[in-house]
Formats: sequence, structure tokens, C-alpha cells
Amino acid sequence: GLTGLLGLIPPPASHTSHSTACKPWPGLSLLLQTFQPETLIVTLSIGHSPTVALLQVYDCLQEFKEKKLVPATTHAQTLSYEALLSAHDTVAQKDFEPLLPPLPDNIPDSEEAMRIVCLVKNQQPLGATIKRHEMTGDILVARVIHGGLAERSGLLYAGDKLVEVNGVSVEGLDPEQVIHILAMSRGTIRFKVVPGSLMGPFCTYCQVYVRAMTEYWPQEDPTIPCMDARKISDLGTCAGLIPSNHLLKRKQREFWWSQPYQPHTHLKSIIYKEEFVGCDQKFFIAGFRRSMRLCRRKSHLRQQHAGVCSASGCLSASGAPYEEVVRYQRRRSDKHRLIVLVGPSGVGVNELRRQLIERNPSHFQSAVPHTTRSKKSYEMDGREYHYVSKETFESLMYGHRMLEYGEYKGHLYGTSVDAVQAVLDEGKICVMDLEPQGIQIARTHELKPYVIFIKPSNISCMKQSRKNAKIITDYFVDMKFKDEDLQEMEDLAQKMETQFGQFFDHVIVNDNLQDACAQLLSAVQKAQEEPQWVPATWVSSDTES
Ligand SMILES: Nc1ncnc2c1ncn2[C@@H]1O[C@H](COP(=O)(O)OP(=O)(O)OP(=O)(O)O)[C@@H](O)[C@H]1O
Repeated sequence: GLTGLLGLIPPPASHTSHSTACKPWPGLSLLLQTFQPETLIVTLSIGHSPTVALLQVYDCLQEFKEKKLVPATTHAQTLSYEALLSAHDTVAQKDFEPLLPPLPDNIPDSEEAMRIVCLVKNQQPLGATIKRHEMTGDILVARVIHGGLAERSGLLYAGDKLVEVNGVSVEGLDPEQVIHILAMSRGTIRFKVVPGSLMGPFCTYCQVYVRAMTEYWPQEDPTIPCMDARKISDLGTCAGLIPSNHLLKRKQREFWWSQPYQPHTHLKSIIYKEEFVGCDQKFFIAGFRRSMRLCRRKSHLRQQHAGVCSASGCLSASGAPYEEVVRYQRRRSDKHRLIVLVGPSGVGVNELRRQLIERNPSHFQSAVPHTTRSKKSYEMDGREYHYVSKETFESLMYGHRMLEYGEYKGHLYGTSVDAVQAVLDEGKICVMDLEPQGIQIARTHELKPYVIFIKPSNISCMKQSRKNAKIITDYFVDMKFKDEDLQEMEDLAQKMETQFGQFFDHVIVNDNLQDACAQLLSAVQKAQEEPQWVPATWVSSDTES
């Protein structure tokens, strides 16, 4: 300002007699630089030399510096209204704020909880640190530094998830890469953020996501505090709960059956052998033996007749009607998630599993089951089965290390957690066939199962597609499907969906085999590579360990 300018100018040698001050004065050039030529022209036009004129300007400025600013109202009274309005309009039409880009018109529903934050960065740091969430891989605001730009804006909080910076998605980026984008940005920086659970001082709630574990009709519930809860009553869907004055806010995620149809035409025809010839070597697929499959089916039927799926068995692990869920993104260094295929007998679970493994046996694999029956001459321990004593088998059972087990013709068969872990430890994707009652046991943070329900298409379609299909039974190795088999399959599928639908991460209708196989491959890839909703306990257990 004025004080600063005058501070730079040394006072002239003879301050009082301007008329004699014709010798060089260092302040002269500074004044000349500061004032517009027109100002000097006005001064010169009243008949002074340039130096004297500038000295007069200097004196005026000194005098002005001492004056206090007074309110302009009294002076303004003498001005005309036109002059005042014109001054107002001139100021009002000026753009003092930075111009922000317009919001896009087509913001999807899923972005309802997103916030667009624009900060103007002028040579100063943002005053916030970021970190990568250990499990989800999200980039989060870690700390907002007191007094910094971010804090003063009141728009960014610790725990907020960064989605985009200046239109660039940060998904999959390292914090260092995001910092680089920020460092390179000048002027307005536009963030797209999802508010985190640690919200700022203006938000007193924290948001929790839950998955409905049972059907619920709020209209019939006299104790419901908020009718909006209706929106999360669909079995298996996830919703955000905000225990605040709004009580409940919907954040519906259509993640159950959202996989797009991707036709695939390069699948090989059906092969019924356990041994396959790969590019240059033979490989063996375990877990497809007839006794194992029949034992599994028998155990399912037995459990059905015994009504094993009690009300609480179908709810969450804690028996609650809702289960808290979080978004989980598998990191490249993490083990793969277990892929569980579930479906009514004969629907094609084993056919699909076999085709998937056959496509890439070095990537997909079955777990080798255990049995108490003795090894046959052509079998190898650890290839068809792990052959163990009844005592060993039972200790695995009672130690809750068996994901499924059953008895067939006096022998025990089952698949252990350790057998699945062995596949995952090799860096492969373990694909297993499980009766729905076993899903609860498999739902642990160590296996993080992704459950795919294989559903039959309608009976008339299946009559066509299953013309040459064969089912295995207790008495015949290969038997054609009868109409009642197809009907039974459809009925069982419906029951499974009703009782266990909350556990299904994805559903594939097995009509055309090649299409179903392509859908399976795509779902398995997404399960490993894209963020998915998982029980919150799976993620917190990992953080603690
Ligand atoms: N989409 C399809 N189109 C035609 N045939 C199919 C299709 N899916 C499966 N099949 C055939 O149906 C028969 C039964 O399939 P699969 O053996 O996979 O049944 P499953 O679901 O594993 O039942 P199980 O409980 O008996 O083991 C097989 O002959 C298989 O090739």
C-alpha cells in the first residue's frame, strides 16, 4: 500500500524548498515508475518541471498517509443516485471469485453422497495429508492441518474418501501419485469426495452400511421409527444407515445381479474326465469324484429334511437381521478370494466349475477333499483325495476346520479350510462347489468367499438345453433328465434363493452353457479386482492381526 511505497522512497535532500530541488533525487525514478503518465501530464500542465511536480506528488502522498479513513456516507450524500448506482453496478459486474466449472448434468444416483469441493491453491500447500486404506485401497484424507487451506475451507475432513482430483480418478493410484497431481495443479483444484465416517463439526452423524439378512415388511411393524427403512427391506441389499435426525438414509447398491452379459464363443466343448491335456502337460482336477458329489447331495437332502436352516441360521453370523458391510478392494499382494458356487443339484455347478478350471488350470483350482475310504491302486494321496483316518477326519470336523462333510456308503468325505488355504497360498483362485448350508462356515475373513448362485432357467428352456445332459445318481452313472428332475431343480432353486439369497454376491442363470461360462469368468474376475461389499468384521479382523 501507500505506506510501503513511501517507505521505499528516501526523503528528498531539501524537503521544504521544492523550487530549488533540481539536483538528482533517487526517489524520482520510483515515483515515475509508480504513477501513470497521465497523472504527470496533469501536473506538468499546470506549469511545473517534472521533478518539482513529482516532489509535490510525494508531499501530497505524505500528507495523505497521515489522514485517517473516514466513512464515505457523508461525502456520498452529495453524489447523485445515478453516480452511486453506476459505481455499484461496476463493482457488482466484476468477477471476484474464480470461475468454477459447471456441474455435469448426468450425475448418477450412486453419486448422491459425493461432494464436489473446489479449493483455490495460491502458492500455499493444501494443509492436508492423504493415505491409502489398508484393505479397501481407497485414498483417504488422513489429517487436516489446523489453520491450513483445507481446514479454513471447512470442506475437507479426515476420513473423506478422494474419488477424483481435477477430473482424474484416483482409483488404484498410490498416495504419491495423487500428491504429484496436487503438486502440479495451480489455481482451482476440484475434488470429488465421499464423506468419511469421521465427519466435520457440522455433521454429527456417522454413516454405516448394512446388508439386509432377512425379508422385512416395515408396513407391518408397529414399532418402526422410520418408514424409510422400507427402502432397505430387500433381502441381501446394502443400505447406508445414519443414526441422526434423518435416522435412515438409503444408499441402495444394485450389486447382486449387475453383471453385464458378455457373450463368449471360444469355450471348449464339455469334457467329462478328471485328467486334461494342457499345452504341454497333463493336469488333474480334484473334487469332481462321484462319491464326493453324491455325499454332498445326500448331506444337503438330510439337512433339508431336518430343517437345518433355522431362522437364525439364515441371518448374519451374529443372528442379527442386518449385517454391517464395508467396501473391500483386494490388493494385488492379497490372497485371492475363495469362489463358492452354489446351486440345486443338476443345474450345472460342476460343469461350470470344471470349464472354468479347464480354461486356465494354472490360475483356477479346486481344493482336494478328504476321505476316510482307503486309497485305490491308481489313486495318489493329495491328488484325488487326502486319505485320512476317521479320527483325523473327526478332529477336523470338531475343530471347525471342515467347510462341508458328509457320509457316503460308510465313508466320510469333506473339504477342509486348510485344503482351500493350500490353493490360495499358491496364489491361485480356489473354486469350490458348496451346499448353501456351508456358506456360513466359509464366511470368514481368511477366505472372504464370493458366493455365486447358479440358477436354472425356466423349465421349457431347460427341456431344450438339457436334451443330452446327464445327471449322476446313486444307481446309474449317467441318466437323462426327466421332467420331474427339472421341476425339482426349479423348486429347490427357489427355496435356496429364499433361504440363502442374502449370502449370494452374484447370480448366473445357466441357460446357454457358453454364456453362463463367460458370465462366470467375468464375475470371478470382478470379485478379485473390483471393490465389493463384505461384512465389516472381515476387514477389521485383518487390521487387528
Ligand atoms: N447350460 C447347460 N446346457 C446343457 N447342459 C448342461 C448345462 N449346464 C449343465 N449341463 C449338463 O447338465 C448335467 C448336470 O450338470 P452338473 O454335473 O454340472 O450338475 P451339478 O449342478 O454339479 O449337480 P450335482 O449336484 O449332481 O453334482 C451335465 O451333463 C452337464 O453337462
